[in-house]
Amino acid sequence: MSAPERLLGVDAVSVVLGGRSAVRDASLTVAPGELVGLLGPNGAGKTTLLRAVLGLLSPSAGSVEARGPVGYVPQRHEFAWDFPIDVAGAVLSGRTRTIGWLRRPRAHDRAAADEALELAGLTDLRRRPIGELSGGQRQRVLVARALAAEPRLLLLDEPFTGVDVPTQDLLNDLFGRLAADGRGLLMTTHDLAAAARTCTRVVLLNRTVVAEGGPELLADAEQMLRAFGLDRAVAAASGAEAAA
Ligand SMILES: Nc1ncnc2c1ncn2[C@@H]1O[C@H](COP(=O)(O)OP(=O)(O)OP(=O)(O)O)[C@@H](O)[C@H]1O
Repeated sequence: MSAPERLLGVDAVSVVLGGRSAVRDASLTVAPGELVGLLGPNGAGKTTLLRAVLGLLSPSAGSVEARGPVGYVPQRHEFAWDFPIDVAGAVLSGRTRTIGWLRRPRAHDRAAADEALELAGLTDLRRRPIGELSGGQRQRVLVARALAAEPRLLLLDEPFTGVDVPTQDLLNDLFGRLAADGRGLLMTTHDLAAAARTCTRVVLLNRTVVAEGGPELLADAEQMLRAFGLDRAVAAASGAEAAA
């Protein structure tokens, strides 16, 4: 029997930053149709692991195997929102790697960007300068920009942070449809309730992988304690028990 197809394999990866171990011996996989939540406390190494998958950081040990194209949705504050460009231009810039820096976009590039705008509910805002957008609209621009590259694997860093409920619902619905379409998604989040609603599987990270399983894992107080180092009351307040 052949091994099941997978879009991402992270195998025993360690990353050292500034002489300190940021990620240690972490392994995870993402298969087509999966939306995997990567959860852990501040400083657990979630962003570091995404950056290692993207090849922006070199692991000191272990290996990463990703099937492209790989899309990346950074945290909102990492994007230059004062850049003088409109929504359509920002989304089309997600195809820069495909188009090449000095070439003009072709019909297929524009069609892919238009479809991404539509998926993210941004068609009506396409001529709006990005500096004038709300937080939720900016988040949708980042998702559309990544989708413009037609990724098979989509990495999302904190897509639910600071967005309102309608935007959360839109993103939830969109991520579900992308997974149903056979793409793989790996998403970091602090929002345990959103992860329990959205993810097909969750990985709890605290420098290394502490636990992994179905979203019901988030209701397991002992596992959450191990992963987050929280007491039961704090875990409940942060939504772990609401996610049950
Ligand atoms: N450029 C860097 N140089 C040195 N240490 C770094 C660097 N970037 C991150 N770190 C450290 O690596 C560890 C992991 O950071 P990382 O940002 O990956 O955590 P995280 O789980 O994404 O946290 P958060 O939930 O706060 O976003 C932290 O201790 C952080 O201080």
